[in-house]
Amino acid sequence: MTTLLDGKTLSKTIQSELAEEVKVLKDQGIQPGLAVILVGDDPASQVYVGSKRKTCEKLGILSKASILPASTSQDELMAIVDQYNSDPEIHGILCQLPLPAHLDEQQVIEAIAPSKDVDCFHPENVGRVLIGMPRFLPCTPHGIVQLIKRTGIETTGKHTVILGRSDIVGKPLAAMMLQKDSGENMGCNSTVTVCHSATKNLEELCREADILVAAIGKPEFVKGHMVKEGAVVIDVGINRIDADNEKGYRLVGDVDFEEVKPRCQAITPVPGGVGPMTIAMLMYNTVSSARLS
Ligand SMILES: Nc1nc(=O)c2c([nH]1)NC[C@@H]1CN(c3ccc(C(=O)N[C@@H](CCC(=O)O)C(=O)O)cc3)C=[N+]21
Repeated sequence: MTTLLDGKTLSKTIQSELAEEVKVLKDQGIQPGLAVILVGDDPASQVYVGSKRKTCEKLGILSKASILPASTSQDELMAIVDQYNSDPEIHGILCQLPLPAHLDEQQVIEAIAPSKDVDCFHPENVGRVLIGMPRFLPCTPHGIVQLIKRTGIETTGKHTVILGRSDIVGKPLAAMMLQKDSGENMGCNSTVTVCHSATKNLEELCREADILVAAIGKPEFVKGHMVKEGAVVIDVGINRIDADNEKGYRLVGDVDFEEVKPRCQAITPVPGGVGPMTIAMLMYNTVSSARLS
């Protein structure tokens, strides 16, 4: 029997733990606050931002939002970041990516105060993760590690193969899976391989994985023959495919779920896997930032 790694249910458990912590902080006169910046009208981004705001409300976290037109200039955007940097009610700032093409993402990421960088995208915070001294952990990789560890899946000595070398998933997840496990730093003691578009023997490497993570944004790329019997498969893909339903689309992961599921020990569904965990860990970072303030 294959275990379904149910991110939707686990994210709710984590949310109720956080709601308790928010109460304790409020008794001390601190309400955690998150600012979300959205530029332009990408429909998927609007869904994510809406869901982040709803989750804040549920947990008692203050949320402020700046919803800006696609025509916003770099200077206007930088001014908004500055304003949240100096806002004492705000402990976390998230600027939804990707930004419209005329805007410089890296400049915005580096302008966010590292102490409020709940995405963990600022070079200082990325560097801290790499040396095993994190201030925050990046939301999607942290969600993945929580999902694995809280299910009781062993990571020590396991071969983790990651498909994708992005700055927001592949690279930081590699650092966390590789990190020595100190009991509290979310290190995993894994042996890590990262595959990408120039990797030569990608299918063979996948078949050697005890834990296989797909984060490449290619619908149903991982097929049954690429997965070892008994592997744990984590699907980070959230690809929108046109469909004849009321939404006009359906979500498909980077893994061919039907083909892969029977072969593995455990697998994440899409939707309801890594996505909801990402939002839960964003709330976790916002609460921990408020606690540190
Ligand atoms: N600064 C920044 N930080 C981010 O964390 C960030 C970002 N930019 N840009 C885009 C990606 C993507 N992302 C997701 C979060 C939740 C779901 C999620 O909850 N997905 C649901 C389905 C939602 C739906 O129906 O579309 C699920 O998988 O069950 C998905 C994707 C955060 N991102």
